Amino acid sequence: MESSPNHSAAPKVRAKSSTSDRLLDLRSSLSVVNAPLENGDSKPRSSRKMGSESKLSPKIVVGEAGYVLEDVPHLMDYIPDLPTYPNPLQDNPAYSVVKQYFVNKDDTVAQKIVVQKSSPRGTHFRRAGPRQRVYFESDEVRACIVTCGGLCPGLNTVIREIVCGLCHMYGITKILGIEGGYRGFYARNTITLTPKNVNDIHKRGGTILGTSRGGQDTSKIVDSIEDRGINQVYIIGGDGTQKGASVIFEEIQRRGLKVAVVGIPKTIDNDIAVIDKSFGFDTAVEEAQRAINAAHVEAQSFENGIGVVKLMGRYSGFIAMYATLASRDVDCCLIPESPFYLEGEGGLFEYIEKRLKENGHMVIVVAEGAGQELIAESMRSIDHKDASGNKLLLDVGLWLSQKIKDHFAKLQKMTINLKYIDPTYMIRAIPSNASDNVYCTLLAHSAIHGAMAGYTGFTVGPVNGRHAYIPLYRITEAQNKVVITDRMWARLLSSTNQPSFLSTKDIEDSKKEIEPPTQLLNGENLKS
Ligand SMILES: Nc1ncnc2c1ncn2[C@@H]1O[C@H](COP(=O)(O)OP(=O)(O)OP(=O)(O)O)[C@@H](O)[C@H]1O
Ligand SMILES: O=P(O)(O)OC[C@H]1O[C@](O)(CO)[C@@H](O)[C@@H]1O
Ligand SMILES: [Mg+2]
Repeated sequence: MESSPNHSAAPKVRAKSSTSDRLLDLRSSLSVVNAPLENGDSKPRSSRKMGSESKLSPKIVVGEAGYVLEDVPHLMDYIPDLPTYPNPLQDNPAYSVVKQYFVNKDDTVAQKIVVQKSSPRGTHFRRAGPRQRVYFESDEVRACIVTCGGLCPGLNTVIREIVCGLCHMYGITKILGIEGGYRGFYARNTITLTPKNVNDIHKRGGTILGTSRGGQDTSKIVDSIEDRGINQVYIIGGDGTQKGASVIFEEIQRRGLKVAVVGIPKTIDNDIAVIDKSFGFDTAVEEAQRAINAAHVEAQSFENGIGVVKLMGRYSGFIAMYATLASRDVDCCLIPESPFYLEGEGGLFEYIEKRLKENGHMVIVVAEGAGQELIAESMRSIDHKDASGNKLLLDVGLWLSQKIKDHFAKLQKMTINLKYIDPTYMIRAIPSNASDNVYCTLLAHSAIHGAMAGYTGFTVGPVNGRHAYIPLYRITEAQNKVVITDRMWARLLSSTNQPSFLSTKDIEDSKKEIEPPTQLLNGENLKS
C-alpha cells in the first residue's frame, strides 16, 4: 500500500459560535433537559462517572410516559447554520430498491424491551441508518480509520467495510489508514485505503493498520487531524479506545472543527455495555471449541485425565461461559464474576475427585481473569499494569494446573494426567467468521451513515437487535459482566453440574449488587 504525505490542504470549517443551541429534531412534546440526577446527586452523570476524563454533558430528551432519549452530539450543536445536502444514496441503483430506505429522523431504539403495563417507556437511543439529508458533500470528505487496543477477529472486516461503504454508498474516495493506534496520528505516516487494496483483508486476522496500547497526546492527534484536513474519524477499539475517542471529540469540539468522531466498539471479551454483542465474540466462541475438543480428547484418552483450557476474558467470562455452553464436554467453567475456592467441602478439588470417580476424566475451562484474588493470596503478587493502565493478570491456567497436580500428588490416592492448553492468542488472531463478517458490515455502515448525518462523539451497535447511535459515555462508564444470578449462568451450572461455590449469603449479596441504581441505568444490557 502506498504511503501518503502527512499533510494535505483540505479546508477547515470552524464554528462561528460555540453555543449548544441546536434544537433537537424530535416531536414538540419532547423536551431537552440537563442530565437527570442520580440518587439526588447534583452532578451530571457523565462528568461524575468519567472523572476528569470527560467534561461532556449527556444530551437528554424527555417525552411522555417516562420516555427518555439519550441522544448523541451533532455537529450543529457547536457549528450552527451548517448546510445540508440530499443523501447521494437516493441515486444509488443498489439501494433504490429499498422501499423506505431512509430512517425517520425521530426513530429511536428502546433499551429495555421487556416491560409491564405500567412501566415507564424508559431509555432510548437514536436509531442508526441513512438520513435523507447529509452534512457532508462526498468530495469534501477526508476520512481516516484507526485501530487501538488488543486484537480481535473482525478488525480487518470493519476496516474493509468502512472503506467500501464510504466509497460505494457515498462516493467518498479520500480515506486514510492511521498506523499503529492513536500515536500513529502523529508518529507515523498514513496509508491510502481504497476498495481495491482492502478487498481481501477480511480473510486475514489482526489489523492491517497495526494497533497499540498506551498513552497518546490528544492535542497532537487533533493537530494531525486538522493538518491533514480530516473531517471523519473512525476509531475502532475497546473501552480504553472509546475513552480516548471521547477526549478527542471534546478537543475537536473545543476547536470548533467540522469533524465527525465515530467510535466502533471492539472487544473479544464482549464486555461492552449497552450493545447486544461485540464483533469477534462469536468467532472466539467458535474457535474455542477446537481447544476444548482437544482438551477433551486428551483427557478422555488417559486414566484420570484432566484437560484445562484457558480462554480470554480479563474482567468478564462471556467467552468461557458461551464456549462451555456450546461444547457440552466441559465439567467446570471458572470466570472472574464467580469467585471459587479450592480446598474443603464444596471446593474445586472435591468436585474434581468426584468427577474423576464418576467419569474417569474431566475438562475445565478457565477465563483468564478468574481466581485472581486466589492467586494473589498464594503468590506474592505485585500490581503490574500495561501501557494503557490495564491490570496485568497472573496466569490462572498455569497456576490452577499446578495446584491441581500438587493436590493429587499430596493425596496419593489417585494419579492424574493433566494437560493444559492456552489457545488465547491463537483465538484472537484469526479472521472473523461468517456471522461476525456480516455484523462488522452493519457496524461499519451504521457508523458511516451517522457521520454523514452530522452526528459525532458517538458509538454504534445493536441494542435489542436494532442498530443505534449511543453516547460514548454509555460505553465507557460501565463494563458488561456475566450476571451470576441470571438464567444463563444457571443454565451453565446445570449443564456442567459444577458447584456454584456460593453460599446463600453470597447469592443474596450478588443479587443486591446488580440492582440498577436508577431508572436511567435500568438497561437490559447494563450489568455493571
Ligand atoms: N481513559 C483514557 N483516556 C484516554 N485514552 C485512553 C484511556 N484509556 C485508554 N486510552 C487509550 O486507548 C488506547 C487503547 O486502550 P486499551 O489498551 O485499554 O485497549 P482497549 O481499547 O480497552 O481495548 P481492549 O479491549 O483490547 O482492552 C490506548 O492508546 C490508550 O492510551
Ligand atoms: O496481551 P494483550 O495485548 O495485553 O491483550 C490481552 C488482553 O486483551 C484482551 O483480549 C482484550 O482485548 C483481553 O481478553 C486480554 O486480557
Ligand atoms: Mg479495555
